[in-house]
Amino acid sequence: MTALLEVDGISRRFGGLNALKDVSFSVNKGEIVGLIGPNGAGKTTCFNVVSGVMPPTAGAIRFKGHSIVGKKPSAIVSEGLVRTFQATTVFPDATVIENVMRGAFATTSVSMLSSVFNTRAARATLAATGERCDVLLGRLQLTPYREWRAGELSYGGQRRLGVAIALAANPQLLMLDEPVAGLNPEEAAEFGRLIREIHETEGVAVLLVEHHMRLVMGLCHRIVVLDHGELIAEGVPADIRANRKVIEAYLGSEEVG
Ligand SMILES: Nc1ncnc2c1ncn2[C@@H]1O[C@H](COP(=O)(O)OP(=O)(O)OP(=O)(O)O)[C@@H](O)[C@H]1O
Repeated sequence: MTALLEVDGISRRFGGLNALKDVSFSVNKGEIVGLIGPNGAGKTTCFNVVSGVMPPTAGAIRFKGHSIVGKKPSAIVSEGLVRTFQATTVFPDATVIENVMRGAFATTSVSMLSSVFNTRAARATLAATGERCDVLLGRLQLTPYREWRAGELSYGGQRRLGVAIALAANPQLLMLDEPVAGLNPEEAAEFGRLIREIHETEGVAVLLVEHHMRLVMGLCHRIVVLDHGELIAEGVPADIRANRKVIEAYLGSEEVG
């Protein structure tokens, strides 16, 4: 398998705190990888560093073989690495389809859009993008809500819209930050099915931060475990579930399995 994302010895300090210490892992093409760990383990920091929200204090990050350290988040999106956020990031007053279209043009500047959309070729591109966005609405079960204001969607609907917006940028690696947080068990299970379907139909690799262990264990091909900023285990779900270090890290906080 070819590594799409290579995280190579990254560290991140906040003052005297080592939020990440020499963490290395990779995500291969077509893989679903889980990033787990107890509260404060460094998962969000790792996501922020990989997606360019903040630089690492040390270490290298390569996407498709090229360094992305120091690149702006929008440049990283253009390369094909797109993330969702824990909080819903929709524009509440725009319609659902407008939100997804914004995702498709997330890295295109307004001046470029206005000059480009006056040509016939550009209008064809716009039409094709609209069709693609409608396909994504279908994949995320949002077609009936196409013309709703995004703010009118249920919480679960807004989480699905966040994924549709991210997919509209045509990522090769989709990073999902706690996608089922706040959903009830049925909604969480349904969301898991959707992620699996999207992974198959879109051929996209997925890096998933999630506390919902059943979802992580059922969905991920491989799991990376952080504790106190350090990578303590990496392996297939069955191995992670039985790993003593992982069980000890979770003791008293959550159950693995
Ligand atoms: N901007 C920041 N400034 C200072 N400390 C921070 C900052 N962001 C995170 N930290 C600290 O870094 C450590 C790792 O936090 P992080 O949010 O990455 O963990 P996490 O695994 O995502 O936790 P959770 O599961 O609770 O979201 C924690 O001790 C946290 O308090």
